[in-house]
Amino acid sequence: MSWSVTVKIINCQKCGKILGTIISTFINSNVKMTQNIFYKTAEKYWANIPATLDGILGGYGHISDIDIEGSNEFLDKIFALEKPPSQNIALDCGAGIGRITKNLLIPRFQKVDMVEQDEKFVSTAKQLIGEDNNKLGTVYKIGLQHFKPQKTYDVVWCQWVLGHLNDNDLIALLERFTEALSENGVIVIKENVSTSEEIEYDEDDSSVTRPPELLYKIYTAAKLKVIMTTIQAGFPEDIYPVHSFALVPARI
Ligand SMILES: C[S@@+](CC[C@H](N)C(=O)[O-])C[C@H]1O[C@@H](n2cnc3c(N)ncnc32)[C@H](O)[C@@H]1O
Repeated sequence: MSWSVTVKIINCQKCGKILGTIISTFINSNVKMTQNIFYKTAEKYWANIPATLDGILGGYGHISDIDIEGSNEFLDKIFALEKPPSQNIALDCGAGIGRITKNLLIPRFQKVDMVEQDEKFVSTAKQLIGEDNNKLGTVYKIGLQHFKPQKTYDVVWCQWVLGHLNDNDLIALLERFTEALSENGVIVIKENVSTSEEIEYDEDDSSVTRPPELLYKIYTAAKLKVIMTTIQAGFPEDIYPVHSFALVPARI
């Protein structure tokens, strides 16, 4: 596999101060050592973040309600499809402190499983949801790049986490999810998107923000097609636009 990386330093146009960097990679990128650092840096970053709404949402805890409202509207449209998914079991990916599981998925599904790699977030999620809540299913404490679904899911929800995966691992994960979808199952991806044509790299939390065009290339590579998409309304102007995509296997 080839790895090609371009780093652009972004300077303030007035004072020349370095504002940040943009790293662009090719979809085929894969160098094991670089990628280990990419994943380890993210793990360390989240290990030092408090298990609170503000912590998990980078100081924007106050946007959680409007985010959940937008997600409910998106799910309403998915369940209004001619052949909607069942509402037996969902999977929350990069679940953090269980914000989405508790407020969006548990009210709609009989069971919700979670994948989250950070120990402290997992235990806070269990506390906040209530370990005795019989709708909380299996909690997998593992990185998504290693996660292999062990059951089928009606809805797989991935939000604000896929920027922590490199392109190849993301494609492979989406392929595993596709295999794990029950009849009429849907994968939902709700992520920041970059407004330039470049991938933007955040060296603090070690994540990338992809332009929509690259996301579409990744979906195609994973043999998925977009059946619905929307842009979250009502978010502050100083954050990235947040796009939701509903995906089903392209063969359907
Ligand atoms: C911005 S938070 C979002 C949490 C949750 N999705 C939400 O919207 O409330 C990102 C989460 O992804 C988790 N995460 C980061 N890299 C991950 C990986 N490789 N596999 C699984 N989870 C990861 C972090 O531990 C953190 O809980």
